[in-house]
Amino acid sequence: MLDNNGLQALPEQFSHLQRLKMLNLSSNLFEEFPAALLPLAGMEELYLSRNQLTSVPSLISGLGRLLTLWLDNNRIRYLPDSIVELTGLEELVLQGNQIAVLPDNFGQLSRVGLWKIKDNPLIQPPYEVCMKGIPYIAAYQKELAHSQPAVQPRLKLLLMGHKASGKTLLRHCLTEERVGGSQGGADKEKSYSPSPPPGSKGIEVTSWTADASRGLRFIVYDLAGDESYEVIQPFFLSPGALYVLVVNLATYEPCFFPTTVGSFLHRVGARVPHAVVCIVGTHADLCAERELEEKCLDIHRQIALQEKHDAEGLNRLAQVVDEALARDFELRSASPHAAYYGVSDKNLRRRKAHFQYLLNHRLQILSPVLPVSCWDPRLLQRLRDKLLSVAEHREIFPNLHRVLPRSWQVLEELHFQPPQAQRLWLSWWDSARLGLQAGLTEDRLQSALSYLHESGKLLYFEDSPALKEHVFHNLTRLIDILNVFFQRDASLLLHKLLLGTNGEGEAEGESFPAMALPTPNQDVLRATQLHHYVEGFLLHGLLPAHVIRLLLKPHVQAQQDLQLLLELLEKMGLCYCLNKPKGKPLNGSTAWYKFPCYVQNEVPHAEAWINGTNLAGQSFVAEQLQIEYSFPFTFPPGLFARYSVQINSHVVHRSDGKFQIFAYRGKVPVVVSYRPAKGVLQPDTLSIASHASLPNIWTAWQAITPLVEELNVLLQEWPGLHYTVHILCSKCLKRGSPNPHAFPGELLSQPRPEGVAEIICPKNGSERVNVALVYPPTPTVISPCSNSWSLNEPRTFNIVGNQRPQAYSCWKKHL
Ligand SMILES: Nc1nc2c(ncn2[C@@H]2O[C@H](COP(=O)(O)OP(=O)(O)OP(=O)(O)O)[C@@H](O)[C@H]2O)c(=O)[nH]1
Repeated sequence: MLDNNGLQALPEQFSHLQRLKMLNLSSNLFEEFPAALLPLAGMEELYLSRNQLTSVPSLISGLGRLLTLWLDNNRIRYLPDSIVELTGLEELVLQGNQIAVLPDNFGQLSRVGLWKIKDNPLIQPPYEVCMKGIPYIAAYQKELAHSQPAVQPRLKLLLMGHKASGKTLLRHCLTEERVGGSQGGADKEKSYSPSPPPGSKGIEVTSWTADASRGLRFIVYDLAGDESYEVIQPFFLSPGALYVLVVNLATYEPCFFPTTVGSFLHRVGARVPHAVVCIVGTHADLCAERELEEKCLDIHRQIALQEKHDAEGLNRLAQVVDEALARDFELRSASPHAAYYGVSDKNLRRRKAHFQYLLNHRLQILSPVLPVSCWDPRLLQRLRDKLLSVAEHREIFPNLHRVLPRSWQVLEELHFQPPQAQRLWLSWWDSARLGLQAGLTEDRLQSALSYLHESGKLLYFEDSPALKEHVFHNLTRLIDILNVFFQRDASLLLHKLLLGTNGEGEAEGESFPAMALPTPNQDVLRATQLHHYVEGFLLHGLLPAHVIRLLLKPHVQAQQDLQLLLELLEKMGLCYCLNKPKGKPLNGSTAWYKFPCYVQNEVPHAEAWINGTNLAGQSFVAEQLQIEYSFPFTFPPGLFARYSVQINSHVVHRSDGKFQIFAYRGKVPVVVSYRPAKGVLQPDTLSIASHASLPNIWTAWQAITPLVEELNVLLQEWPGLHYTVHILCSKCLKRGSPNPHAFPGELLSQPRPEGVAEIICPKNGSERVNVALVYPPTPTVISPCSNSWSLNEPRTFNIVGNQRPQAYSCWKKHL
């Protein structure tokens, strides 16, 4: 172990250490790969992480016994072709370098199980292929050998911002040039069709060829500002996009910064670390020159303050970890008052690495704030030019010019051509037929579809038994469908349902009373019934399948299509079926779906076993377990709703409230609670609790552990998010303490210390707590896949992904 020593070179004689099998030279100052290592043919594990290497010598292939090679966080631009000769490699870690192209025949490294490649400006294969693993890279390289390479510069552009900030008008002006150009300000009212009524448009996506000569196309996403869309917005925030945060300068006041700018930046940063953000101030025509200048300056100043505050906070937290690490583990475990009491060095280092990651991947906010008026062609043109220059900046979007096999590109184009373009989805076979036209045989289709899915062009769930037979290529229509669910406007929903019932008399499944020739009375009856459904939806998030079908007309017609769509919505974590046994049919009864983001009742309908807002009522026999997650900077929008769906496969007899879920895991009760922030001192928290009597406390652990792991998986979709996990002290909870002691959540992933029966809780005069109330019987999985690339990556539903920024974070772009 020679890590962390400031080494720049090794003596020549080092090569005499012929029996050396493992060497750790990480965190040193090597600028060149130490030549003295190359003759060490027996070497099995070599760690050169966090140095300053710029290249790897081709003689590395001489280390033929190498199983582990860690070269992450260097400055490597190229890998030698000979690296593929290291066929015994099981771990290859290359993240955080400058690698754009992988050598051919990468498939030879088929034994690599731990593969890390994020944070490289990859274009060949593109990142979406590389992150899927070696077999996908091999398939890509094979395909490229078959087919011509093609370059397709395309960038996803996301317009975000508060309601009525001017996103839609800006999109029209930028992409259609309706208002700008020769028309000028005088014709403005005539030249732009009025906005649709609020809440009726939702998220929209358009394609904009910004520079025909260079073939550069933006896929513009206009994310609705209304908060009802919060639960689906994160799906669209994907790495490699250009984020445009739109602020209405006419209404902006410094006190509105947190809601109109600050919170958006936090969200983007939490979801897409190191994202590129450009701030655009609209309504400049309504501001005096001085006012404009002051407001832009204020936004600029407050962004800097927010960034400084966040970075200082993270630095302080990292320092606490450093201090804990500086102490010996034994010492740390003997001081219950100290931070990270009992936490292992490994867990502390992991924590430290995360803080470092968060600090190194702050947002890339382009300044200054760009003021525009949608009626001023000059300002609009300036914005267009700016967006183009940012997109084409090699340092900012290095992989805009990714290389694809021509066959994959043709396959994509064919999916979007008539007649198939109009359909909501294609069967796998239909897609395979298109594949043949593109020159792809069936066995090569999978990798092409997988790439198109990963890059957000279409949805193809190769791992889902229910969905893998379908290719969801019509994303615009899918977004239209999502918009239907998130309108939250009773009259609009009712209107849709009434339209939908026309001709429903002969429809399959449950139907409404005799609709062939409705009498006025029947009309009233039908309207009343539908009104109840709408009320139930807006209050409890409940809808029966046949009403969902009415709502989705004309997008969805056949029962089978509806079924598929509901599967998709479940997969996205937007709803769950209340009464469908997993994987079994419903035997003719009506399926009811619950959309947790719509639940309005503050507290779940109390069940027999519980009569309060927590489990304290059981204190006479039970011990409580409660794991609490807190989110000091930002709480991911829609997280609680998504989590509510995610846990459904683990629980029974559930009852959902707006902020709480009561349920059972087998016979053991569990409570999941979300507590929104109350000012800066009390952050948002999400907790998972259960209880049992002490001898049987393992049952409570069994109840909550899968829920904890499920939350950990979900949180990986926000790799830039800072949150902490704690195990609340059972004794404090039992006493009803308003501020129970919190043991570090890291203990959940550590084995119970041997020979220790009790742990000290520093509150209430150093009380002793049974060790079984702090440590689970077997360690839980913190990051469920820390030793496998594919699972380690957060999951994202990336409706259209695109290029990744230069230093790209870990992501897995599918549901
Ligand atoms: N005077 C003026 N009005 C603008 C400008 N940009 C937008 N507007 C108006 O501001 C209102 C809101 O604009 P939208 O484009 O609908 O806002 P949005 O951000 O898409 O709103 P949501 O979809 O609710 O999030 C509309 O009436 C626009 O015509 C501008 O630069 N100047």
